[in-house]
Amino acid sequence: MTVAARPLSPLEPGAAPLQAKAKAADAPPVLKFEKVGFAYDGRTIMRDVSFAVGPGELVALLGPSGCGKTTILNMVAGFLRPTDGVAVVDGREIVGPGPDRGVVFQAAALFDWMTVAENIAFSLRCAGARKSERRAVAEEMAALVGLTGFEDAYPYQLSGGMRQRVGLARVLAAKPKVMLMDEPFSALDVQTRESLQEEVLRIRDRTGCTILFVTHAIDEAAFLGDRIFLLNDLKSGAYDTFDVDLPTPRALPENRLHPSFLRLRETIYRRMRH
Ligand SMILES: Nc1ncnc2c1ncn2[C@@H]1O[C@H](COP(=O)(O)OP(=O)(O)OP(=O)(O)O)[C@@H](O)[C@H]1O
Repeated sequence: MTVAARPLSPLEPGAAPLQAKAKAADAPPVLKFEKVGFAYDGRTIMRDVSFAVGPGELVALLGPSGCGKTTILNMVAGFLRPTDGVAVVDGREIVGPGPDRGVVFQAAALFDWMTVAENIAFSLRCAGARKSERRAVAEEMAALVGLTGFEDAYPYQLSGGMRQRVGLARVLAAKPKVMLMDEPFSALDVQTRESLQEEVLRIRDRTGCTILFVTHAIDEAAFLGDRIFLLNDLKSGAYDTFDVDLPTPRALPENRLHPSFLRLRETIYRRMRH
């Protein structure tokens, strides 16, 4: 195996560890890649990639454009099958999409003719749930993402950030065990993005969801991640692993100004440049 995971020692010995991290360390992994390789039309883009992600853990996938972040997400989602090796969720090989995994994309593709509540409860409607149940779940999820009062609005009446909240709530309504987030906030302004980042951590703590979060931004990875995988060279199966130790609960702007955060950001930046 050629995977070169390079765990960093905790940056701040006094920092309170996340509850999720302790749980993740004891429990069997929710997600596992075992020597996974992938090729598009015979062109290999990754080889021998192995990792494990524990329950409730948030792992940020960081790396240059084209390194294979979305491909990893697509294999976990079951949209793509590994060319080599095995991808596992909850102890079972991933052979296709399933309700245990939900994907939040860069732009929430909402149904414009449906209200917020109908959009959120769409998966329940497909599963044959009654109207009253759909409404109850939609209200619960709207509250979880800070959209209470907007259940009967239509997508055209919402801002970009609110639309993304609906997309998030729609995925959460299916109660997935794993959430896959592919640069979900990159198209949003800084303030909206930061408030949604805090929302993601709150949702993770409330639901216990395991999250793989793809981003180009070091700051976003360092604020959100329990661990960061820096995917520099997946063709040789090599990537760096960084443990993030920040005081909890994480909050902005305190965490962004914390010495641990600044040190980690610099370490990753230098490593990326290298
Ligand atoms: N459908 C496809 N057919 C052929 N090659 C593809 C396809 N999708 C992605 N690739 C190639 O595979 C490699 C990895 O792509 P991927 O989208 O996973 O990278 P990424 O790290 O998510 O990139 P970005 O940050 O730009 O979104 C790239 O070289 C890309 O050109």
